Amino acid sequence: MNILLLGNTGQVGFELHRTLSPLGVITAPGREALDLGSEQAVASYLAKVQPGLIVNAAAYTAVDAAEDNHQAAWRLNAGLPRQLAEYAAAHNARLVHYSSDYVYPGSGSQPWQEDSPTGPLGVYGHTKCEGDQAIAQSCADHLIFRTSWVYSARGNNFMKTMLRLAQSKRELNIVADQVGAPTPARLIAQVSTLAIHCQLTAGLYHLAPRGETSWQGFAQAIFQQAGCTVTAHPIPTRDYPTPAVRPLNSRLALNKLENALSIQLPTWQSQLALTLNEYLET
Ligand SMILES: NC(=O)C1=CN([C@@H]2O[C@H](COP(=O)(O)OP(=O)(O)OC[C@H]3O[C@@H](n4cnc5c(N)ncnc54)[C@H](OP(=O)(O)O)[C@@H]3O)[C@@H](O)[C@H]2O)C=CC1
Ligand SMILES: Cc1cn([C@H]2C[C@H](O)[C@@H](COP(=O)(O)OP(=O)(O)O[C@H]3O[C@@H](C)C(=O)[C@@H](O)[C@H]3O)O2)c(=O)[nH]c1=O
Repeated sequence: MNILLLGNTGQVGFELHRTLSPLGVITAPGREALDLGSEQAVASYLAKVQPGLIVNAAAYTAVDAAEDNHQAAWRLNAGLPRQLAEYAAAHNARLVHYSSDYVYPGSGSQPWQEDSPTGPLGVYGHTKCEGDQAIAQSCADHLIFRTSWVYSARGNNFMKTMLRLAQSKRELNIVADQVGAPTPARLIAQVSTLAIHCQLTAGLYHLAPRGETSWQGFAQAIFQQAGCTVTAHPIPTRDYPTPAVRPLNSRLALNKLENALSIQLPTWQSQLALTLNEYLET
């Protein structure tokens, strides 16, 4: 299989490069080889590579910066997925794409189902939502994995921010009223690869570990498992103002994916231990 992997320098893309390799020949252009911001460059690249499978792990993920950079966020998160879906539909290719809990409005306390109404609160969420809709409305054979709070031993993420802050601070204030599941990039790559291998039925699936926590709970677990003495004080979102509004409820129901693949997803705590060990060993 001729696989085109986009975003291979990112958290999820890096892990996908490893897990996808048994499935075929991977072409994974970096930013210097292919500027995904250019529709024309992407069209030429697709025509040259002629992939049978496109795995799109590229995105504009700077949530706060997106508020002031709508055009760049829109191109990566909405325009690019639409273009890839149009290519996939016209050339009988399969498209695998990633979405975010930030497409949901964050209200209530029940887990979101895949068919729950979306209602993004910021530019990042809006543009991700538009990308998902473009793919779903296309005739492309597609898989969209909607995940949350991604972190890994590499790249920019909350776990690494907390470990960095722990080196210079004894106390931190962390929001405790945003609830979700921290998801390692490696888990996303492993499950995506299984889904591709099993030819999972096309559609949208939530993909995250089992269980839930707040950012403050996540920070506490990071500090506890890493042996840091820093204290993470719980604060409400209103005491940590940010340019982009973030959803309070990011709980994702997982039964659709678990049933379709006949798997039980691991807990977020067990996944943190694995990811932290990997980070501390490198
Ligand atoms: N991070 C998170 O917490 C979450 C992420 N997701 C989704 O999961 C997917 C993967 O996210 P994640 O791995 O964290 O993303 P990262 O921010 O780690 O990686 C983004 C990737 O996109 C590439 N990219 C961005 N703009 C361009 C461009 N103009 N040209 C070429 N490449 C570009 C980056 O390249 P470069 O390295 O050169 O910048 C990088 O490889 C995304 O769809 C994201 O929306 C969903 C939920 C949570
Ligand atoms: C550093 C820090 C953050 N926070 C809060 C701010 C925010 O509400 C929360 C998480 O902050 P971050 O900016 O690291 O995370 P954020 O960029 O909002 O993460 C999101 O990224 C996008 C790409 C997604 O798709 C989402 O699933 C989610 O992972 O923690 C504190 O309360 N105290 C702190 O010291």
